Amino acid sequence: MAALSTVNDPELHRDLVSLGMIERAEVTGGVAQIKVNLTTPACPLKGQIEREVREAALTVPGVSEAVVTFGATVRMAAQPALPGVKHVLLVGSGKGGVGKSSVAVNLAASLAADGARVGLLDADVYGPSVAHMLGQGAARVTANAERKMQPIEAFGMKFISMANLSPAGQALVWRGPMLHSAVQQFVKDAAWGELDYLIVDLPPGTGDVQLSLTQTVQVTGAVIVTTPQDVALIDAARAIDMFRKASVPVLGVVENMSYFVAPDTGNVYDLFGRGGSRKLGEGYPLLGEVPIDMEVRQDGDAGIPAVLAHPDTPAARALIGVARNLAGQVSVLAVNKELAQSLADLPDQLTVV
Ligand SMILES: Nc1ncnc2c1ncn2[C@@H]1O[C@H](COP(=O)(O)OP(=O)(O)OP(=O)(O)O)[C@@H](O)[C@H]1O
Repeated sequence: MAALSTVNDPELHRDLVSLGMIERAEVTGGVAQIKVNLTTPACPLKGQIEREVREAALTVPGVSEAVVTFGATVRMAAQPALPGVKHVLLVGSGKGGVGKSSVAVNLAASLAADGARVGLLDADVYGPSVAHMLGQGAARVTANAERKMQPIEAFGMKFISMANLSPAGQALVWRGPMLHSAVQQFVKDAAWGELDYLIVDLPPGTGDVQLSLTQTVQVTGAVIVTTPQDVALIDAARAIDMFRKASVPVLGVVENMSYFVAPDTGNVYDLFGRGGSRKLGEGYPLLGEVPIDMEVRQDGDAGIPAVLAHPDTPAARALIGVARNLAGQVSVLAVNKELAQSLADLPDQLTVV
């Protein structure tokens, strides 16, 4: 344990032992067996942690081999966002059509594929596309024995979309108060069960649904999806300002349609001016740059998330990176809150010392 306490979590900047991440460390016949309990199964730095733990174990006299295995328990601040739900994460954009739903669907699918318990709520009530992107446009939400909405299951996640409640092709014509109660029901009257992350695909812009959600649940944070051109960035900045006013931390920015690699020549074209999202300022980590890729669109239309259908394409790899970076940001936030809480709980005389 002393050797392992020299290894820091690269994102949390504290050692694995004091973070409570070493679940087991045993040495038998020169072989060290170490089980690391990560703060998220989608840990972006798992490889680095594995390497450093192995190197540290091999410094212990008598240890000639080290076997590192992993588990994961998603950390959360003192209170769960909802009963059973550790984190509610909002995916928003200022402008429409920037690929927010595609990012939300692939984020959720990637986190689920990494082993997290994931729910996806399509709160884009005016243009619900999540059900279609998951190949479940015809499925219907039913009520369970407790008369709660039973989410639909697909690709290892649970989801609810307005498209699975209203007849296909019909427009929703709702005023603010109706939207508010619908959003409340989706969040609170659905049988989400135990979830690590509930991802919410918001409508574009800064309207009633966004406001309702931030007032209804303790949101962990928001992700802003934008394309790199100025017209999208101006609206993204507005969305960031809205979250700031609602005291929702912005966990990062996803630059979608960042560039295009021509499949025939391999030439890279920055169609909308790659890197533009840096103009949104420091303090909003860039979670990833996702290229324009026909497979993202085709897979979306075919109802299979690109991260599952074509995980080796540049766009899918970028989306998987976005999901893991986001999970990392959530862990940092949760562990820092835990730390702040434990300091606040110290008796007065100890804090004075
Ligand atoms: N990286 C990408 N490469 C290629 N096509 C993409 C990419 N991202 C999104 N698309 C496509 O662009 C279209 C719009 O995407 P999507 O519906 O996800 O956007 P949105 O921002 O959620 O839109 P809305 O404002 O209507 O909610 C879809 O057809 C989708 O498949």
